[in-house]
Amino acid sequence: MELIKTNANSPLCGEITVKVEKLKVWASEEKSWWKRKPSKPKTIIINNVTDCIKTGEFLAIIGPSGAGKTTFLVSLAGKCTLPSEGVITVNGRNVNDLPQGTVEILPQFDVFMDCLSVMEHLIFMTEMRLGSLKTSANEMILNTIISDVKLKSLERTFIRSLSGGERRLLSLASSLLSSPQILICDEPTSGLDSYNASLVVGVLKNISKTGKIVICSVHQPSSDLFKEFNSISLMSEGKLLFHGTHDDCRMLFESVNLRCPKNYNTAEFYIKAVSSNPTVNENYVDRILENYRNRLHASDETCCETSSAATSQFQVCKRSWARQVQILLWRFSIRLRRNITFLVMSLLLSTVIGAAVIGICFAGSTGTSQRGVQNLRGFLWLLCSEVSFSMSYSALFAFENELSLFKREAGMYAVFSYFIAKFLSEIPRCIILPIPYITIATSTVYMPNYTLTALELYIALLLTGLASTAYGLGMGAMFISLGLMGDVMPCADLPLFLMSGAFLRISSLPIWLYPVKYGSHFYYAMDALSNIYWRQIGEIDCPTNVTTNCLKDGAAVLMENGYSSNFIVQDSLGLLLVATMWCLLGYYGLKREERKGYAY
Ligand SMILES: Nc1ncnc2c1ncn2[C@@H]1O[C@H](COP(=O)(O)OP(=O)(O)OP(=O)(O)O)[C@@H](O)[C@H]1O
Repeated sequence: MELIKTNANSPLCGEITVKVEKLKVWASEEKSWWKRKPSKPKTIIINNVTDCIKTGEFLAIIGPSGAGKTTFLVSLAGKCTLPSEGVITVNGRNVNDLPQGTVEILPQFDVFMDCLSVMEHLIFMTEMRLGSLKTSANEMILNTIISDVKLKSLERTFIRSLSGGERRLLSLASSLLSSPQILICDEPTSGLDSYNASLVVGVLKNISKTGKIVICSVHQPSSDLFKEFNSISLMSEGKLLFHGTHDDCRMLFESVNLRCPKNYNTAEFYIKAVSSNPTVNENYVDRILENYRNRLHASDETCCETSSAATSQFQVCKRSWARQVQILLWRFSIRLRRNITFLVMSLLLSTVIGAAVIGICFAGSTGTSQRGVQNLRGFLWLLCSEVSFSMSYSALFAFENELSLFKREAGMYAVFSYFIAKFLSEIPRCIILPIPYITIATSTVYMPNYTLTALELYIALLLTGLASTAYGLGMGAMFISLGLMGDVMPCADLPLFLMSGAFLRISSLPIWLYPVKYGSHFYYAMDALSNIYWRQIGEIDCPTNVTTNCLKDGAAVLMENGYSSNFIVQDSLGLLLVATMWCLLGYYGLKREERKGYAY
C-alpha cells in the first residue's frame, strides 16, 4: 500500500536548528591478526566539535585537505559508520532517528545507472520516494524540481552524456524530491567550470532561501562564489575553528594579526593560514580556536532549539515490496533494452556456437549401442554444464557492478525487493539460453520421441538455469565485500559438480557427503536429464565379441551411475529448493552489505 504522510507533528516544523555537541569521530586502530603492534594507530578525525546551525544558513565549510570536512558532513547527515561520541540533534531529535529524507546528502561523487535518461532516472526516484507519478501532486513536485534545477532541456539526455555540472544538478534534483529540511553537499562545485559552479551554487542558494539549511563543503572556491554563502565554517585537523559570518571571520583572523591582502582569494587565505604546514604557521590553529571560543563565551549566544508545530513540507512514502520490485524491474528493463544488441550478440556467440560444436562432435551418437552410452553420458553432462556454468558466472558479478548504486540507494527500497527484482531480471536469460542447446545440439543425436524428450530436456535445463542463477547471485552477494567471488566460486563448484554423477558414482558416495549432494544443482540437473533420456532406452545392443559387462537398457545405465529412477518431479523440486537456498544466502549477503552503511 502506498502511504504519503504529511508529517504534521514533526519537530522540524518552522525554524530548524542543528545542534552538534562534543562530536568526536575516529578511525579505530588497524591491526593484523599476526602482528602484535597495530599497523595504523587510532586516528581522531573529528575532534570535539560543538556547533549550532540555523534555518536559512547557506553554510560553506572550508579547510585544508584531510581537515575532516567530509566526515563532519556525513555525521551531520547521520550516515557516519565510523566510531563516534557526542550528539547531533535537529530540533532536539537525534539525527539518526529522523524520518528518511529529512536530511539529504549529496556525496562528492555521483553514482547513477548511466544508461537511463535524466527523465527516466527522475521517474524512478519519484516513484520510489514519493509514490505514483499518476497522482497530480507528485507530477507537479517533479516538474517544479526539474524547472528549479534547470534540467528541463536535458530531460531526454542519457545520464552518460551529461557534463559534470549537469550530473550534480541531477543528483540535487533527486535529493530535493523528499523536500529535505537540511541539504548537505560535499564539494558540489569540485571539477566544475566557473559557469557550472555558479549555476549549482545559485540553485543551492535559492533552496536555502526557502527556509532550509544548506551546508556545503567547498574546495578552493573563487572569491565570487565564496561570497554567495551567508555563513562559513573553518575546519582544520578535525577541529571547528570558526562558524559565523564573513565579517566575523575576518575580525577573528585580524585578532591574531592575519589580514587577507587586497585582491587575494579570502577562502584560500583562511585555508592557507590554518593548514598544518609548520613553516607557514605553527600556532594559528590553536590561537584562532582560543579566540573563537572566547568570543562565543563573551557573546553568550545559545543554541536554542525550537519545536515549532507549524506544518512541515516533509513527505514520507512507503512503497509496498511488490511495487518496489516492479519499479526496480522497470529500471532493469530499460538497461536491457539499451544493451539489447550486445546481449543478443553475446548470447548468440556463447550458445549457438557452443551448441553447434556439441552437435557436430556428437553427431550420430545413440544410447542404444554400448559405444554410444559413453557418448550420451558426456552429451548430457555438456548440456547441463554449459547451461549451469553460463548462468551462474553471468549472475556472479551482477551485484558487484551495481554495488555503489545499491549502497547509495540503501533504505530507498528493501534489500529483499532488490534481490527478487535482480533474480527476476535474469529469468529471460534462463528461458532463452537452453533453446540453442535443445534445437541445435540434440538434433544430431538419437532421441526417442524426439519432440517430447526435447521439451522435457528443455524444462529440466530451464530449472537448472534458475538454480544456477540463484547460485551465482548468492555467491556474488556473499563474497562481494571481499571481491573474491571469481576465486571462491570455482572452489565451491568443484564439490558441487562432482555430485553430478558424471565423474563419481553417486551410489558410492559416503553418507557424510549427502548434504553436499542434496545441495548440488548439478546432481538434480544430471539426475533429471539422465532419467529423461535413459528411461526411454528399452534395449542396448550388446555385441557378442565384447569382453566387458554389457549394459542391457537405460535403467541399467541409470543404476550404474547411481541415479534414482523416475525421480524427475523430485529433481525439479530439488532444483527449486536449491534456488531458494541460494536466494536466501544471497539476500543475507546483501543485507550485510547494506548494514555496512552508506557509500560516500
Ligand atoms: N573510514 C576511514 N578510515 C580511516 N581514516 C579515515 C576514514 N575516513 C576518513 N579518514 C581520514 O580522516 C581524515 C579526514 O578525512 P575527510 O575525508 O573527512 O577530510 P576532508 O576535509 O573532507 O578532505 P578533502 O578535502 O581532501 O576531501 C583523512 O586523513 C582521512 O584519511
